[in-house]
Amino acid sequence: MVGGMSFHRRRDSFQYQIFHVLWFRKCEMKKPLVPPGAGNKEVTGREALLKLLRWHFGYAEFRGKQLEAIQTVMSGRDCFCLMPTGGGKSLCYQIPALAKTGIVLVVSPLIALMENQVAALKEKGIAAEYLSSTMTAQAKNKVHEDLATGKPSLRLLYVTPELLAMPGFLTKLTKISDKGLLNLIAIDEAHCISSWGHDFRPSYRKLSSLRDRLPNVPILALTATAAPKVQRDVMDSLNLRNPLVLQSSFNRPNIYYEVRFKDLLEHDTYTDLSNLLISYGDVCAIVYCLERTTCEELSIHLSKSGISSAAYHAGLNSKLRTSVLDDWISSKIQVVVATVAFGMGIDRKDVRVVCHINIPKSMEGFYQESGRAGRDQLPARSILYYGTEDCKKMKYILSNASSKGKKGGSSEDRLSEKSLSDFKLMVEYCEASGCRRKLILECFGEKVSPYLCRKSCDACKHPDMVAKYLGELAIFRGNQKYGLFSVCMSSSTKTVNSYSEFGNRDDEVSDSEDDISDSDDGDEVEKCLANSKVSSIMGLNQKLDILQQAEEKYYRKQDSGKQAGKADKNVISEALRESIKQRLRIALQETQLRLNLMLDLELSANYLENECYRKYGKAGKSFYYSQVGSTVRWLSSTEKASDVENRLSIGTPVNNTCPAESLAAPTDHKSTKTEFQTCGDAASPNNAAQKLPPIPSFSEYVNKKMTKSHQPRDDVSNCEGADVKKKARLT
Ligand SMILES: Nc1ncnc2c1ncn2[C@@H]1O[C@H](COP(=O)(O)OP(=O)(O)OP(=O)(O)O)[C@@H](O)[C@H]1O
Ligand SMILES: [Mg+2]
Repeated sequence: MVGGMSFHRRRDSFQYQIFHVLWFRKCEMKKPLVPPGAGNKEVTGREALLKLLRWHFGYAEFRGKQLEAIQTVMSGRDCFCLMPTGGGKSLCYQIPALAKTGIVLVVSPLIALMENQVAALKEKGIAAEYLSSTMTAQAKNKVHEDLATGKPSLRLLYVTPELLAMPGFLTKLTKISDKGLLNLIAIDEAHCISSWGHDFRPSYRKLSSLRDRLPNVPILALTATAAPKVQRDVMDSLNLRNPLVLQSSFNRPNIYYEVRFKDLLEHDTYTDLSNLLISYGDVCAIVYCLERTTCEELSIHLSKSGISSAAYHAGLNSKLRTSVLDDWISSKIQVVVATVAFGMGIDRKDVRVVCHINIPKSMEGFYQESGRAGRDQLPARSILYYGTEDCKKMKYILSNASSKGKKGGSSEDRLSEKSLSDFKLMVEYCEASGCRRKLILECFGEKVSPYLCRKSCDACKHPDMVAKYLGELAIFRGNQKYGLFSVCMSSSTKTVNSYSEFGNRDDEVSDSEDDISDSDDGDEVEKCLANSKVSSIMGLNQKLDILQQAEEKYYRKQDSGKQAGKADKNVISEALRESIKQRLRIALQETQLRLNLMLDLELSANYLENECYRKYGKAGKSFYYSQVGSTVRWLSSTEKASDVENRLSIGTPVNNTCPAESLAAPTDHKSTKTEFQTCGDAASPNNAAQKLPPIPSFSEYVNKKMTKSHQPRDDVSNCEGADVKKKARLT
């Protein structure tokens, strides 16, 4: 699966970079706003604009449709600019700000994004400012005073959508506009206005009044979200007048796309990732996780493996988040392990790897996040770790967030349908054997030539290997007859009690109020609960209700005997155990062939899984995973058939503990064997006639304990009873 991509810069690119540096130094030394000969009057011709580009930004040429966009808005016409992530949309409004006396207003959804851009512009000596709730009153006043003059010295002013909607502020803008000094309104990340988009922000809706209030100012909408429905929504909502729609291909040719199947990895996912990152050397990377706890855990794991990393999520205070961001931007740390809170506006050019540890919920989200790789146009890589459990979990989250609504009416059905069909595309991306690049682009309505990819995704570069993995995945799931997607999607509701976070992915955005512009919290939470047109129809309380009920259900099932309100995210679910058994079965099968053994695969896998579970079940998922990983490694490397046979045969019983009881009290490896023998003498996998004793899930255990707490204790009969239950399940 590894695509042998080199991250070394090409020679010509290196020279190009030096050229940039020299240009930049030159600009830094002089710093006048206008290049020689340009004067301070309006410049619209190609040559003059090019001069500005070179003078201020040090770039040799305009990229893609930048020049067209710039000239369009400078002529007073609206423009809708659809460019890929990292395509250079910012320059489409930054150059006009330099080319004409007056001001360009930029609406941006995130404070981090504004800060970032304003700092970069100031560094270049360009008069740019932003207004946000995080600024001191003094700093805000300074900007307001400048605006109140009616002839601002600023060239670019970044604001939040909420501020723009305030009547006082609009009045100031109208004054400036009346003097012909408001040249352009740029709506960055314009897809946020669409409730069909993956980043819907209700506050963006307020921008629809701009056209009425400032009818003579051209509007430039910019986004990397290509879904046609979103595009139409953006144009309608902003009342764009005969806009020139500039759509570049969304292809990111420098990104190599790869999917790694968690269920089939030789090691556990964390180890696989750390090995991968180590193999790339000291590269800059972002790892996206669904849950905050995963961020923390994984970051610790990476650090222990010698990779400098830090977690970033909305649960951290803003100071910590800023320091992580700063450390990463300044290369003090190599990897940020983040939730989607680490999102829009992160503009580090040399991100070489973007990894998703869990499947994202939509192609739009995936495209945006993976698109943070290789913004310098040099080779980069997107790696998505795909696992059956993750898939079921996401399906659960998406269906559950709207399940209550379904009873309520058709709009909620649409919500469910939309998020599930969005997610289905993501599952297809992971499970299809065809070109991944093609699939991404087709999702965005692009027609793709069969020669486009040029082996820059794993499916095109290693088709046989991908086909083999998909075959193994089908075996792993014990289902070759039906489509993989249907397996994954149909069984999701059965695994409810193994899920610990509901819609946390969205929640990340809502919680990070410091990241979000001065939006009212209620609005943003609403956005977070459902990204759909219907989301704005449903009341916030209703949605909170739905999530709360889902959560309660989870707690009830998962942890009915423990204190309410706290889920143990470490609990190893039955579903997980089943999937691990499958994984061990595959490993055993290979060992069997390699060493010419005769094994009962089913029982042997059950035995080994039990070994792992007994040892580390109580310690939690990570330990359990690592124990499974080391067992798989041992199976694949052991050279003697007798070693395997020895490990799979059983010792002598020494006590009468029931397996269920072992969950309540820690056991060691020795006592594990004992328990097998005690409960029906079924431990030996080589004895095909014997069945393993059941290991109930934690909730089963707790429930059983509660109902039987008044009965006389009879370990052996309990075990037998459970064994019968298991047999019944097996038949
Ligand atoms: N003409 C150009 N030549 C070289 N580099 C450029 C050019 N235009 C922009 N860039 C650089 O490309 C990078 C990405 O630009 P920018 O941040 O504007 O992308 P974007 O389209 O806004 O992406 P996103 O959708 O992720 O916000 C920036 O570092 C920018 O300086
Ligand atoms: Mg941008």
